[in-house]
Order: sequence, then C-alpha cells, then structure tokens
Amino acid sequence: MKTWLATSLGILVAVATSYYFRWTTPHQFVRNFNKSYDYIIVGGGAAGLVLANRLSEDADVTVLVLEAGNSESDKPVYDIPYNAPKAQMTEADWIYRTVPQKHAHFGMKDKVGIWPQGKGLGGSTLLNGLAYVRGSRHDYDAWAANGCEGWSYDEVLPYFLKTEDMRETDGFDEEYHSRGGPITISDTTKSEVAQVYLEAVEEIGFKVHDCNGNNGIQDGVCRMQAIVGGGQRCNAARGFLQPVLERNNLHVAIQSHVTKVRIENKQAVGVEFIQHGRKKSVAAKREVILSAGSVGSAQLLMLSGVGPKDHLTELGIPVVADLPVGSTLRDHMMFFTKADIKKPVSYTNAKVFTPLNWLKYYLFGTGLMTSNAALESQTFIRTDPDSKTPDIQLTLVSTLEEHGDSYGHFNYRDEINEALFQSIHGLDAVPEGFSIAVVLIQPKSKGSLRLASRDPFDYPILDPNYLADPEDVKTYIRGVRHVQKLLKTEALKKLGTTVRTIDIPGCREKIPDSDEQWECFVRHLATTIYHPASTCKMGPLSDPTAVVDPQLRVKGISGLRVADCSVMPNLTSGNTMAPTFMIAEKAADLIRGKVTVKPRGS
Ligand SMILES: Cc1cc2nc3c(=O)[nH]c(=O)nc-3n(C[C@H](O)[C@H](O)[C@H](O)COP(=O)(O)OP(=O)(O)OC[C@H]3O[C@@H](n4cnc5c(N)ncnc54)[C@H](O)[C@@H]3O)c2cc1C
Repeated sequence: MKTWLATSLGILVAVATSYYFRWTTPHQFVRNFNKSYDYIIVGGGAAGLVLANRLSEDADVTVLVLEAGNSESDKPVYDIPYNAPKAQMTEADWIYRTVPQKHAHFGMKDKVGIWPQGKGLGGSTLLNGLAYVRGSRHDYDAWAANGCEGWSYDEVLPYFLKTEDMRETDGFDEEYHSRGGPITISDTTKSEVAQVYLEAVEEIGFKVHDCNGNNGIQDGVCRMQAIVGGGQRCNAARGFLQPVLERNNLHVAIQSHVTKVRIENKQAVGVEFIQHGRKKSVAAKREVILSAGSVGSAQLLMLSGVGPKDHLTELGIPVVADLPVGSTLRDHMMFFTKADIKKPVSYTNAKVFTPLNWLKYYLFGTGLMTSNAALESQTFIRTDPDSKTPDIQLTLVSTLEEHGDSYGHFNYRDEINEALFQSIHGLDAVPEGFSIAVVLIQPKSKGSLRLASRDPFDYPILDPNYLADPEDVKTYIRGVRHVQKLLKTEALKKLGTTVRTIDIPGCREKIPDSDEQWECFVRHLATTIYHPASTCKMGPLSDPTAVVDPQLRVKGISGLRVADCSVMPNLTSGNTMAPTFMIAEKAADLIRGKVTVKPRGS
C-alpha cells in the first residue's frame, strides 16, 4: 500500500512537473517566413543554437534557424541525465548506419554499425552522454601550427569559458572555469565505485585532477563534469535558445529540412527547404551558416554543388566548387571492458528508478537519476610514450546495466548479444559491477561520407573505415593492457572486483589473453562513441584537404560558412560537444567581426 501510494505520488508529481518544465509552445516556431534574413542558420543543434543566441544579440540583424527535427523540449523524460541512452533510436535520432566495415564491426549484423545523431532543437545534445570534455592543449596548438590561425589553445580557451556556468566550487581548477554562461556544468560523480576507482588510478601512478584545467594537459584521472543544471540535462536548446526565444529578430522553424543552399555566381544567396511537406525558400542578405552537424553539413554542401568534382558529376549535380567535402571523416570508437563486484555499490535500474528518487529528481533535482548514465570519471593516458598527448581515454561507467538500455543499438549479431549480455539480462538479480570504455582518441584511420543519390532525404553513405590503420589496433591493445593493470589494484579489491572475461564466437579459438585475441575482440565489438567530425575540414587556403578556411568560410564561395563539429581539422582528445560549443562561440565572433572575449592572461 505504502509503495503504491509513493509510486502514485511520484507519477503525479512527474506529470505535473513535466508540464511545468515545457518551455516552448508550438506558436513560438515560425511557419510564415520573411522573404529574407541577414543570417540563415541551418541546423538547431549544439553549434546552431550558440550562433542563434549570439548573432541575435545584435538587435539590428535578423536571424533564422531552420531545424529538420522537432522541438524536443516537450519530452522531459530525456532530460533525466540517467536516461541518456534511452533517447537513442527515438524520434530525436536520425539513426544513421555505416556501410559494412572491412576492418571492424565483425560482431555486428552485416558488419554495419548504427550511428545515432540528434535530430531536433538541441541536436545531439538532446541524446548525448552529457560529458563535458574540452580536449587537450596539444589538439588546438596543432590546429594553429598547421595553419589555422587563431585556434591555438590559449586563443580558444576564452570561448570555452564563455559557454560555461560551472556550478561546483570544490575540486576544480578554478582558473580554467567560469560562471554565468548559458550551459551549466556539474560534477555528477556519485557512487562508491567512482570513489574507489579514482584511488585505483592513483595507485598505478596517475594524479587525480581536473582534466579540463591544468593548462590543457589532460594526463591523469578526473571526476565527471557534465552538462547538468538543477539535476537536469542542460541541452543546447535549454541553455542557448530558451532564454532568447522571445527576441523579435530571431525566428526559429522546426520540421524544416533544408534541401539546398542556393548559390549564384559563387555567392550563397539563400536556402530551399521542405516544411510540413511544402517546398519553401528564403533569401540570405549576409550569410548562410551550415551547422547541420558532421553528416548534415557535408551532405548539404554536396547537394548544393560543393564537393568532390567526380562524385558530383557522377550524380549529375552541377559543380559549383570542387572541394574535398566528406573526404576526411573521422570518429572515435569505444570498446568495453567489464568487472563484477561483490559490494553492492554500483548503479542498477532497480536502485535508480525508485519512487523516492523520482520525487528527489522532480522536487529537488537531486538523487541518482541526476547521474549522467553512470558515466563517472575520465582518465587520459599516453600508451605510446612518444605521443605528445594522451591517445586513450578511459570512461568509467559505474554499472553493468548500461547495455540494458542501449545494447540493441550496437547492432550485434544475436549470438554475440547472447554471449555478451545473457548473464545480465537472463538473471532476475542484475549483477553489480562496472564497465570501462576504452576510447581511441587519436585514430589514424580515416573514412568518407558520400551522397547516395541526389535525393536530400536519402541518407548519405557513411564509411568511417574503422581500424583500417593497424596502429589503431595496437593502441587499443596497449589501452586494454593498462585497464588490466588497473583492475588488479588493491583499491579495487575492496569492492570484491573480478574481471569479466569475454567469450564470443569468432575469437574463441585464439590464445586466451593474447594480443591476437584482443585484436579479435576489438575488431568484433568496438563501436562508435558518436563523435563523427572533420567532414568539412578547416585549414589554410594552401591545404588541399581543407573545405573551409580558418574563418570558417567555404573556400571559393562568399556568404557561406560552416560552423559545427564537421570543421575540426582533427578530432579533439575526448568527447566533442564542448569543442563544438567553442567552435560556434568563436564563429559568432568571426561573423560579427568583433572579439567578445578577453584574451587569456589579460
Ligand atoms: C548518442 C550520442 C552521445 C554523445 N555523447 C557525448 C558526450 O557525452 N559528450 C560529448 O562531448 N559529446 C557527445 N556526443 C557528441 C556531441 O553531442 C556532438 O559532437 C555535438 O552535438 C555536435 O554538434 P553539431 O552542432 O556539430 O551537431 P548536432 O548537435 O548533431 O546538430 C546538428 C543539427 O542539424 C540538424 N540538421 C541536420 N541536417 C539538417 C537539414 N538538412 N536541415 C535542417 N536541419 C538539419 C539536426 O537535426 C541537428 O539538430 C554524443 C553524440 C551522440 C549522438
């Protein structure tokens, strides 16, 4: 009776607050457009909404955002940080697929990987893992050294700070954080697993520090910083759009799929799009800015005649500019190692989704549901001593149930699923334990994105070409050996830790624990960690692999920029959301022709 009452109360509060938390109503989105706008932003994702906010600060310009998806703000269930994996494979996800992989995905059906990417206002920040990671000083210094003037670590750091509203006071490198920006960042580390894990990493010689501080030197282990404010996901729409949606000079349209940038005499003059089944077009007085993500921006450029000449000609698309769009696709991969623990201190759904935790979440923004999917710590290591920067990131996931919500998304073959997850899902009592995601952060393998057809609604051909470079596998194996050391520490013994062995068809005949067997596991099981980048690479005009210049202008076309994750010259060391916010903050200054941040040290 008591449980029933508590559950009913929890549900009542949940329903009431879900209406309270809605911050948009359908009439706030435009269906009748001006003939022209100063700036047209294509894509209302992480980058697009930063630009919408910053460009519309100037009251004398008009700004339009066109987003293909919906306003997802009426689905507060996805704002629960613990629910992050549940938002995948929903209406808020494009659900792309890779082509069959030659060197990886041996455990997936037809060797095809599923690629979630966010669709709707907020883009991938609607469904991402919320981890806030900036990358290393070396990443940006290398961009600058390779001709991207203005993009060194010291020059971009103020733009990271501009986005941020750091809510914590302890354990952070204060000098490298700021308060008052649109995106709230909190420490979401909660479980005893995480506390002990930090000790374990220290035991093998790494220091606990703030991986987003320390002058951009990441090496070491840190607690999880996540885009969580008041216990809720602070997606890009909540942080950047909600506070400015009433501005008269800002129009935002949803369900508006842009099909082409209109380019006349090498000048972008507007866009065509389909809204609610009707073809429409608007003109740009100043610029069109593509922020449609690493897939969308590259696809749109090619549909508009900007791309590799041979490919466009083959599809009958008139070539406006012959540029290597989609030719340098890169992505990070993750591979899970797992351990069971005797002490019942990890997350399980039964412990997280209790009536009390629902109440705590909705009433106070506290409790276990505010953990971002049990992602609790990041470790950055150099497995290659000659590397200038970490090459492996270890993400602690303090549960064995993470696949309960997302294992179907990995597209593993049935017999692989059975071998990996039966012990979790076939038992009544879910085992206690944790996973460590080994992430390859400096992949050498490079893939491509190409159009499947001239139809803008056809998904492009996505070939990340994972693990094509044998060096990537070697790095992976060194990363796994590092985890093995970690799992043997005295600290982790306190939890009664035992390593879970992998036993999957296809790798059973290899010598147990040999490098050959680990290679087999990695080639079967490693999957995307959802960071496609570099499809519209930034570089100096002299760089034949670059699509945009360091001002993010598409080479040879005026009035057209790309500002999102796709412009990264190389993947940053870690998750890509924070760097994308930074890119868009800086892009806004480049477009407005003013510097809104104080240089470092001034
Ligand atoms: C499942 C998942 C988990 C992730 N976890 C993390 C994490 O924990 N931490 C982290 O740092 N990063 C994470 N990322 C990556 C991070 O979210 C992205 O790098 C970042 O959001 C990229 O921003 P963007 O602006 O380039 O693209 P997006 O945020 O994806 O936005 C692109 C927008 O453009 C829209 N669009 C596309 N085509 C068109 C078109 N033709 N017309 C109109 N609109 C269009 C899309 O619908 C989308 O809203 C994750 C990503 C995913 C998918």
